[in-house]
Amino acid sequence: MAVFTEVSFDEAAAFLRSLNLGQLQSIKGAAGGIENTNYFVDTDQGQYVLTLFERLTSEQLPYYLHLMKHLAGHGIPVPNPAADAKGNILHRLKGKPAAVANKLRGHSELNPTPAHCTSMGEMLARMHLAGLDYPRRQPNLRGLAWWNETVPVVLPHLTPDQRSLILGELAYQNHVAAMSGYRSLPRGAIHADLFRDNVMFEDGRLTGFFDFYFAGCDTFLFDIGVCLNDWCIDLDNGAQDAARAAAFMAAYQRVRPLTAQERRLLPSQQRAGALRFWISRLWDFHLPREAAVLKAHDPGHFERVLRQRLAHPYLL
Ligand SMILES: Nc1ncnc2c1ncn2[C@@H]1O[C@H](COP(=O)(O)OP(=O)(O)O)[C@@H](O)[C@H]1O
Ligand SMILES: N[C@@H](CCOP(=O)(O)O)C(=O)O
Repeated sequence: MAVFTEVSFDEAAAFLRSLNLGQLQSIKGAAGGIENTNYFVDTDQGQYVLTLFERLTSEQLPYYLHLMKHLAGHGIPVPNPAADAKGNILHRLKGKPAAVANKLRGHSELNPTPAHCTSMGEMLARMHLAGLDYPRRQPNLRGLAWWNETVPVVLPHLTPDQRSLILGELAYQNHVAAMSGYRSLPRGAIHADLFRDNVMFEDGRLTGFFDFYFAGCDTFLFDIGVCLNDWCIDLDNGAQDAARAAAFMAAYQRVRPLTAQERRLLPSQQRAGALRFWISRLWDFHLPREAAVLKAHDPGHFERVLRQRLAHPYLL
């Protein structure tokens, strides 16, 4: 995460005391991530992550925070937001919406093997099923409507070849979204950003995942496409790794088998996942925000992933 909003030791200490989380011992800005301000805070009671939300509003945030609470309550290893004395899990700090959740153990696995992908596939399917009775609804705010709105904004920064690729893919995704087969796909709460850097492993075992702030109601297949595009590719060129993809899909389907329609539309949703992150990376890269610590992601990576998905569709 980046640090967009600076929080002092004393401000954090008072905030944590108000949540009954103990006496602050140390605070450190987190360098990963690009959306919110995150601090690792250790108290005499435990280790936590303090998040100040930079773009999301107090209207949008309850969906994410209650989803985390819901999943944690269903045995899915995700951070559980801390409540104040009145039971509220969305707070305010430095004029921004804020939350505190337990810090997960372990580290991100940046060179996943088929075994890591097996754990991921199983966990994603378990999360999809556990979310089925989550009562709140909020669309995927980085879905088709946002792509349609944002592509014209980034278009002036692209070469003619890139423009033609992005416009062609956007037209295709609008076409798919209008198909009756697409509209009948199984859907529910999805994570929508479950990349390698949002999952923790310890001694080869998946210990949890976080960063639910792109979650929303959408097709489970889109979530699968996003994961395949990150966990099961060669990061140098975007090519899919057959062994990792097979391990991921087999594990997912042991928990929730895909419908025939999902199998047919999987290539389209891998393309959708590549398009979504190409657009957001272009947007972040060409229209950056001020931040004390911020590492921009390379948009070219998802252009390569999209080209690979077009050239070599994955057929189950
Ligand atoms: N609950 C958590 N447990 C452990 N580490 C966390 C947790 N939440 C965030 N982090 C760490 O903070 C970094 C940034 O968090 P992230 O949610 O990815 O930020 P952003 O909202 O900007 O995407 C992560 O890369 C991870 O190292
Ligand atoms: N995963 C996305 C960007 C979102 O950043 P995150 O740190 O919140 O995962 C990407 O790689 O473009």
